[in-house]
Amino acid sequence: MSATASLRLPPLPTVRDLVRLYRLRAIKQLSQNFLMDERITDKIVKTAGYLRNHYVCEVGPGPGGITRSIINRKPKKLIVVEKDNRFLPTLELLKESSAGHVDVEIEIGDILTYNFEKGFNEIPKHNWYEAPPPLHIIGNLPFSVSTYLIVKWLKEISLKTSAWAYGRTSMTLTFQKEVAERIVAAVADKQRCRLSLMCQTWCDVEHKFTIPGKAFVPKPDVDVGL
Ligand SMILES: C[S@@+](CC[C@H](N)C(=O)[O-])C[C@H]1O[C@@H](n2cnc3c(N)ncnc32)[C@H](O)[C@@H]1O
Repeated sequence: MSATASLRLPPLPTVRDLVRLYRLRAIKQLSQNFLMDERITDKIVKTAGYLRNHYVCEVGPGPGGITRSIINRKPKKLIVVEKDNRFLPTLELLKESSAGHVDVEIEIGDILTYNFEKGFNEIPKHNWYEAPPPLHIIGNLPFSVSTYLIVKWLKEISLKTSAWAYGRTSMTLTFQKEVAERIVAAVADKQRCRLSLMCQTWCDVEHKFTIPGKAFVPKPDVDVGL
């Protein structure tokens, strides 16, 4: 396909397809709550800022709702890291439809051990105090790993390694709403805790908006903060 042809992505699987293909009831342990509303996935991706010709890592793409919104913003390269290989066929389809427009790489594996310096080795390293590098991490994180993952990433930020070897790489992430509130809680706020201190020591944090639990399939018991 030539670079000027228009980008036509296949439709997202329907909720019915998801239930049939991925046995929704059986996969709670991987925190699989999917966003199937394009307006919400577009809003999440818009929050990440300018992506055209930039590099993006998406954590836990699942059936690819957020992935489609990212691809539509035409980054130079998108690496999706997904632990559950049942999503491979759906993600392969998205990769094929994006060929010639966006370089999509699918990594079936655990984000906790993902090597950013290998995946994004073509990005030039930026001085920490200069403008941030053209690399963004975006994810509707699995609740089962989100706090552990953020603490691991904070350590990497402090050491300027992994995704932060390139400079001040931005993250646009979802958390259980209460966790998002704790991350941004100011001094004297009743939600202020160790997590607030750790996150605010190493990052500029913002709670951009809340996504109601009912926007997810299946619906989690909690709302979600971005
Ligand atoms: C909350 S779902 C979000 C799916 C999709 N991004 C969406 O918004 O519809 C979390 C996704 O992360 C995946 N996942 C869970 N643990 C993971 C891990 N350690 N590394 C990579 N992906 C993981 C799950 O399989 C699932 O697809």
